[in-house]
Amino acid sequence: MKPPERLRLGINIDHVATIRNARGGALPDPLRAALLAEAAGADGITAHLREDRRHIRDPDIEALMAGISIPLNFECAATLEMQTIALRHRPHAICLVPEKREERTTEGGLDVAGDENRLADYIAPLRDAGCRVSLFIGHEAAQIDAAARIGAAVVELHTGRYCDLMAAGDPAAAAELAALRTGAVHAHALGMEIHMGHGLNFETAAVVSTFPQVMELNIGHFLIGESVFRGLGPAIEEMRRRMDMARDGIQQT
Ligand SMILES: CC(=O)[C@@H](O)[C@H](O)COP(=O)(O)O
Ligand SMILES: NCC(=O)COP(=O)(O)O
Repeated sequence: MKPPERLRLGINIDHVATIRNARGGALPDPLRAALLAEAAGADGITAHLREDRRHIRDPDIEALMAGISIPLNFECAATLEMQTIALRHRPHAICLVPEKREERTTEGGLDVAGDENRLADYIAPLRDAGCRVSLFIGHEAAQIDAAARIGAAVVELHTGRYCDLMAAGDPAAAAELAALRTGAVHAHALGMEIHMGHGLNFETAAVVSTFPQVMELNIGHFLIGESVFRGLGPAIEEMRRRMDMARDGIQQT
């Protein structure tokens, strides 16, 4: 395959809103975080409007659409309510994610294979509105095949299990990483763009940056936490540096 292009970094600002909502006021402002991310070299902003509005809320999406100059990746569940909101705003990208009210965070990937006909109908108007449709899925071939069949432009492979295994020092991380790699190769062969995200930190992001098929990483929780210690701009710049170093490594081999 041809040398990989520069890897894009999308910054997820959901957990700035989590901190804001803990006190019920207006601060910290997710738009301010998004503008800082933009200034620090982010290629895009990701925001997940959950059905229960536990972090990002509807006015945040309005403010981001009006305020940022880089693309917005709007994450949402595949519900009629979210489709209406997405079509009203027409963000650059819409990433469909599975959601369970009782989960603490996004637990698995979207079951595209088990909901193929409905999702095909669901994404058609989003695509027709000019939005790039992305599906947040696991690395299983059946899910990747189904995503390709319904015409998704992008799949974002869920890195959460890999990151959890790495954090626990579990040797099963190697097999999970290999499965992510196989998934990326498979999705690329089917003509889709590959993104990765969930739970990434400096170390795990550098590892998946070496996959030449991967074009974008979306990272939030770790960077918002890290910004407490070093500031959001420096945390993003350090992530960018580590991703570029890892990517340069493959170009030199
Ligand atoms: C889909 C995804 O990985 C992100 O949206 C991430 O989940 C942040 O939101 P939560 O922490 O609410 O899951
Ligand atoms: N789609 C993944 C994402 O946006 C960021 O997830 P996380 O880094 O907050 O776990």
